[in-house]
Amino acid sequence: MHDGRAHDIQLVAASLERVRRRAAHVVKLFYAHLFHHHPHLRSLFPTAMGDQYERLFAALVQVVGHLDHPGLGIHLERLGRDHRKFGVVDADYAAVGESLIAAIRQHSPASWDERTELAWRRMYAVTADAMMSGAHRSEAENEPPCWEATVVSHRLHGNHTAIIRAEVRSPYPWLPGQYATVQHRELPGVWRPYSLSVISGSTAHHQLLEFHVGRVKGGLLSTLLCDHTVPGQVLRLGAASGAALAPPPGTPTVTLIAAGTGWGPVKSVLHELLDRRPAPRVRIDAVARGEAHFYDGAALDDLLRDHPCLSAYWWYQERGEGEMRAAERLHTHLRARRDWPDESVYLCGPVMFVEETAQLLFECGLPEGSLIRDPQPLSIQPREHVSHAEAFLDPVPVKWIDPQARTGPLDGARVSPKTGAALSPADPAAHGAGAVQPGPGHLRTRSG
Ligand SMILES: NC(=O)C1=CN([C@@H]2O[C@H](COP(=O)(O)OP(=O)(O)OC[C@H]3O[C@@H](n4cnc5c(N)ncnc54)[C@H](O)[C@@H]3O)[C@@H](O)[C@H]2O)C=CC1
Repeated sequence: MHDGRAHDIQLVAASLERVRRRAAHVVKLFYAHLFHHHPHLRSLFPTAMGDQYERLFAALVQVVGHLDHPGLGIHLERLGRDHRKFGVVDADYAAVGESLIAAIRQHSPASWDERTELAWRRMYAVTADAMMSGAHRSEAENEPPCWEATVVSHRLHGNHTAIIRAEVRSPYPWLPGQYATVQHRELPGVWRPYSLSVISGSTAHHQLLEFHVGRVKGGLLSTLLCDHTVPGQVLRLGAASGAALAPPPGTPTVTLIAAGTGWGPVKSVLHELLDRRPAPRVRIDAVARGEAHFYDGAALDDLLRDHPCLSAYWWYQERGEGEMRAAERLHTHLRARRDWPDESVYLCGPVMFVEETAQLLFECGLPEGSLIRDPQPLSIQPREHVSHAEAFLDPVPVKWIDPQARTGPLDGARVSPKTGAALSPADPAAHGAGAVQPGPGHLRTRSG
């Protein structure tokens, strides 16, 4: 890499690290500066800024952390293409750059100097150029800024998860495993990512897409999608994104692990795998908070009935058991598997679940290249507070599951996913070979 550029990257990264602890204040100043100097840009953002602050800083940390990454250019071009949905035009990039640099400068009184400012300006220019060129290319290809999807059905399962089917009448390019950002007319400026699932009956010019929306306490869009969305309403979709795609053709054995609404992308990957000739052997491990939380069980039942190459295990916690019990059961089972010959594992679900399960799989001998998952989102939250005052001013949000508070993992005893009985090392089911046969009474496997 060019020396000057490497030096710029170092200066920018060090400068960002210095303000990281005050990230919330930097971002607030950024928006105040931007809206003061360019009031017309306010309408591009949500009315309630809420977690917009965190999202912006997380995106910034992500880009700065990858300034020397060879894939950054492509990522930025995609980001620029996606930003067309907000109505962003070229002139807005310069405005954002000025406000960003002003906010960081203001929060770095002791360390800011001319070299740092120039480094930020050069790095920002490179970033903005890449994003603009992505937007220009998408315009040149006559791609719309966003797509309209008309809701054709809405089913709320157990008051916690909605399955929404929507029809797109123009070509919408996407691949199984990818997600789209979704916007509802009643919440302008609020876009949230939801994985894309497939349903049959789609053609290149007329697609039926499915979204699995878990209710999030206090969630803006998820509440609207769960409670106030009816057939005929129009959703907007951003361009499809995401690199967690189905395993490459020719993979003989695939394990798909889905926790909660992680089932959404897994379902579309599963459909793609089952369409292959020959289809690989596929095993599904579905994890949920309780038996009643398998919100799309009927669809999986149908697939099991039609595809002998498919087996499935359901892991869930019983009423009154700890919130981690289902994951622990799955982990106990995975720990008992010894080899992963030519196998790919596709993993999807809550961030901590994905993180812990990935670690466990690697410890169990799965090669890193055999695991497919989305990257973990970054957080604005500092790792720890330096003072009580800082903790008071900038509290860490409460998570419904506190990973620190979880009960310890099972003691390594092997448990049959079918019967809950301890397995001997020789038992094939201990190695995941205990395929569940479709049929009433057998399908919904008890996990412990
Ligand atoms: N591409 C991806 O990685 C995708 C991720 N998701 C994410 O999956 C999540 C699904 O949420 P819900 O349906 O509400 O699932 P959930 O919160 O009900 O969790 C499902 C299961 O995962 C396990 N689990 C949850 N948190 C855990 C933790 N901290 N450590 C270990 N195990 C844990 C529990 O056993 C639970 O039964 C959302 O956060 C969503 O953003 C959803 C779709 C795609």
